[in-house]
Amino acid sequence: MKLLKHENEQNVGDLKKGDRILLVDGVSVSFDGFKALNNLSFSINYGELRCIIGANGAGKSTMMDVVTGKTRPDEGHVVFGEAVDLLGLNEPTIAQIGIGRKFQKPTVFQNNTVFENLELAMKEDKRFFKTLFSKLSGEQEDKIDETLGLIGLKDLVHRQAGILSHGQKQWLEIGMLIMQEPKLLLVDEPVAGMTPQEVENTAEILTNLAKDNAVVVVEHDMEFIRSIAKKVTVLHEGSVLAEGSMDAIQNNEKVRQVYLGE
Ligand SMILES: Nc1ncnc2c1ncn2[C@@H]1O[C@H](COP(=O)(O)OP(=O)(O)OP(=O)(O)O)[C@@H](O)[C@H]1O
Repeated sequence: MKLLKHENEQNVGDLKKGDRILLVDGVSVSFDGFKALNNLSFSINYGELRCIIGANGAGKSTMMDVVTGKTRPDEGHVVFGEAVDLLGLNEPTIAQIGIGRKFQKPTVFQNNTVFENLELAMKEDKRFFKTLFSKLSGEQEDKIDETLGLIGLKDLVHRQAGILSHGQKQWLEIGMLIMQEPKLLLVDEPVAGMTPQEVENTAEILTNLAKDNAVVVVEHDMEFIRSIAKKVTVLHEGSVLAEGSMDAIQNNEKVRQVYLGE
């Protein structure tokens, strides 16, 4: 492994499609002696949309907690880009340097409009004078407009977020994440509770998003996974059980044994 950068040099740098953006290497996490993650290793490339599946308790949430700095592992390495050691950083810094996480339940500001929600989520320049005389720059307005297009909410830009459907709220929250300009997005069960049409739209949004980012989706809905997945990672008891195309996964003997009891 390359030498890791010092804390004051945290920058994932310019990534090209196919460059590795995340390495999880030999990570273990124990809770009272129980191994929630057990020597977990996998990597994600820039420009990739990866689906992670696994039964309840397989370690999916714990894996996301480790990558985002919420949980510290007992062992292992987690590297962002070529050389940023994520285990040396706290949660806000990890978010700041480009890892966004969307939890299952949407948490938009109900009394603000779609536009205002995106504006509030914008990666801001916190310098005093900028805040004091704050007015959106053309570039910031373009960013909001581009995001509205990506999440399909252009027609609802001035509506209050509180009246949006469940699916539209989820897309708005994805948009709020995009405003933070992440390079890697971790998305937890995005289609739970959505209508079939909303599921289809979500597949399109995440597929488009992965073109200029890397997106990791944790999901139980197999139809949805099949519709978006190029590569699937199956977790079982805190380790990778199998990895490959959806067809390869469904025909994998170990996966069939664990899931179907064959
Ligand atoms: N803070 C904790 N304290 C004790 N045990 C925990 C803690 N967090 C997770 N676990 C245990 O670790 C294991 C992995 O949990 P985790 O939530 O990562 O699984 P998951 O794959 O996300 O499951 P689900 O699909 O149900 O969300 C489970 O057995 C869980 O009970």
